[in-house]
Amino acid sequence: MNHIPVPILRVANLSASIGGQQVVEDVSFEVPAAGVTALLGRNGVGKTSTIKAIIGLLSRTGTVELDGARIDGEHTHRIIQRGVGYVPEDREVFSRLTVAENLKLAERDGHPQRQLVEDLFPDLVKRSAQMAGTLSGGQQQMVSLARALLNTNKVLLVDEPTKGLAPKIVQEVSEALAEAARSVPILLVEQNLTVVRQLASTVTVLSGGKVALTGMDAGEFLDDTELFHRLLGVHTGGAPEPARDAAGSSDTAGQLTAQAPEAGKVREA
Ligand SMILES: Nc1ncnc2c1ncn2[C@@H]1O[C@H](COP(=O)(O)OP(=O)(O)OP(=O)(O)O)[C@@H](O)[C@H]1O
Repeated sequence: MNHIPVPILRVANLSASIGGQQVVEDVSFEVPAAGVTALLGRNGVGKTSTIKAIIGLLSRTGTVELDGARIDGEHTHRIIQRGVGYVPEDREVFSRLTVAENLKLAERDGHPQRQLVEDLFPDLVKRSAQMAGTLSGGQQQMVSLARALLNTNKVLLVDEPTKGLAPKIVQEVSEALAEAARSVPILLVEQNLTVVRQLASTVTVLSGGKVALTGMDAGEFLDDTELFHRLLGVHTGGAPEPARDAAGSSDTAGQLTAQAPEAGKVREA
């Protein structure tokens, strides 16, 4: 008999609005208890809003279960305490505090995983006395990731960790996430498809605030050129297979476009 693992996060019929406009519409998907699940979609389809709705930063309807227990009625701080690590899109380091102070503030319990963080981010150890506001974007991203990894989480929600970073730093962040994913399941919003290919085991794709496809093997999705184009629409630069070609040299290769979402057009899910 096949053993079907319980998902660590189960999102069902999640809807959320901002200023009266519905930005997340009846979204349902699951995050397996291991590996990286990529949440994909064109700009503005509602990926960040979905993550914010999951952790209660947007008021929402629907259900969210963490490890089988409902968390959708709880406040954000309680959801985080229960083991949902959150690495926001804009990093949100305390710029007037040092690296060490930023990390210290993030410790939720008496058993911070300092060794793991020091092993993953040796540069931060060297820079522990530096003001976080004076760090580069990539270094700030490391601080943001390190803060989440200090705590023992059941799942990590990571929103566009490589946004605006130079290719070399993108690779470093990707490697740190790969290492982190060995011990904690990750829901990853990521525009860089090279990183998605490196990290993700499954994908969920949003289109116009709704789920267009969910639970598909990441490699199969990225290799399905027709499906991939239809749902994401990428800069091809004339290349026939953008996802595979994106594994190359340029930081912008394989980035998702800023085209308007095609709400209701594609409904694979
Ligand atoms: N504070 C806000 N006020 C008004 N509209 C907002 C706000 N935040 C997000 N939106 C709108 O909600 C929709 C979904 O935005 P969201 O940031 O969730 O999309 P996204 O898929 O994460 O986009 P991107 O890939 O560009 O980061 C967009 O139309 C956006 O303009």
